[in-house]
Amino acid sequence: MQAETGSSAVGGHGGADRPATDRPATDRSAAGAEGAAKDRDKDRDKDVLLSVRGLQKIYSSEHGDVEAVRNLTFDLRRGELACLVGPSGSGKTTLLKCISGLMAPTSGEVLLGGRRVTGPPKDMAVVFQEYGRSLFPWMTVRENVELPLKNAKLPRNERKRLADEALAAVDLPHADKKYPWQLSGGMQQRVAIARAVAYQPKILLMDEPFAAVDAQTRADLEDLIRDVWHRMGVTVLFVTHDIDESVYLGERVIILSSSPTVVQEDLRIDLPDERDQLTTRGLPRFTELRGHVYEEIQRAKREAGTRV
Ligand SMILES: Nc1ncnc2c1ncn2[C@@H]1O[C@H](COP(=O)(O)OP(=O)(O)OP(=O)(O)O)[C@@H](O)[C@H]1O
Repeated sequence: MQAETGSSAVGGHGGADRPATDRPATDRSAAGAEGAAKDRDKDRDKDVLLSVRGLQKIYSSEHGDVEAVRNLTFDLRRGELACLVGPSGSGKTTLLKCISGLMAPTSGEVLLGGRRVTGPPKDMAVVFQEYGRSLFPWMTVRENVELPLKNAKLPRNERKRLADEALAAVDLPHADKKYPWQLSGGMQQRVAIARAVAYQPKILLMDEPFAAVDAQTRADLEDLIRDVWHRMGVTVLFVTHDIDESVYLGERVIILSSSPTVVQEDLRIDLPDERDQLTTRGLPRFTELRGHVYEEIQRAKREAGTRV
C-alpha cells in the first residue's frame, strides 16, 4: 500500500538508480554495474542534507496514547524544493516539530548534514503561517530581519548587506524603516521570508506559510519562493494543504497517509523548471499530476483508521 520512496504510474521518485543486487556474482559486467551503482549511492548520500529515518511520534496523555506519526522515512538533497501534503491531521506539524528539533520523536531520528537533530539546529530557519505573530511589532522591518543575524553576532556591515539582499529578493527594498503593522499581510509574510533567507540557512522549513493570505497574494508569494530558491540555492521543505500549490512549487511532492502516518508516495514533479502561474497551470501534465495527488489524498482519507 505505502512505500517510503515508492514509484508511481505518474512518475515515482527514487526507483531508477537502485543497485542491481539480484544479478549473479559471477557476471563481471553485472559486478561492474553493481560497483557503479554503489558509487552513485555514495554520491547521493553526500548530496543528502536532511534525512528522516523511521520517525515515530506517540503523544501520551491521561486519556491514552495517540500514535500521530508511525514510520516516516525520506531524504532531502541539498538544493531541493520538496512539498509535503497530506490529509488534515496526518501529522505534518508533528513532523515539522521533530525536524526542527522542537520536539523529540518517540523513535527514529532526524539527521541534518549527517548530524542528529536534538534541538533547534542553527542551520535551519522556519517560516510559519502566522506572520502576524512571528514578527515583532515594536521593531522596524530591518530590525526584524537583522535580529537573528545580531543574535549570531555578525558585524553590523555584514548584517546590513545580508538584510539589504534579502529585502531586495522579496521585493521590499524600500520598506526597511516601516513597522510590520504598517504593511499588508502579504508584505508581512515577505518580511518573514526575508528574515529567514537573510540568515542563510542550509534548510528552510515552511509550515503552510501562505494559508492566511488572499489568492492573488498567494500566487505572487509562490512565485517569490521559487525565485528566492533559484537565486539563493537554499533547500526548502514546504508544507501545504493545497494540492495545486504543492505541484506548482515542488520538484517533488511527498504525500503522507492519514495518521498514524507513513510516506504514501514520493512523487517527482517533472514540469519544466521555468514556471508561471498561467502557462504551468495550463499544462496537461500539471492537470495530470494534480489529479494524481488529489486521488492519493482521497485514498489516504479512505484508508484512515485501517492501519493497525
Ligand atoms: N499534543 C498532542 N497530544 C495528543 N495528540 C496530538 C497532539 N498534537 C497532535 N496530536 C494528534 O496527532 C495527529 C497529528 O496532528 P498534527 O497537528 O501533527 O497534524 P497536521 O497534519 O499538522 O494537521 P492539520 O493538517 O489539521 O494542520 C492528530 O491526530 C492530532 O490529533
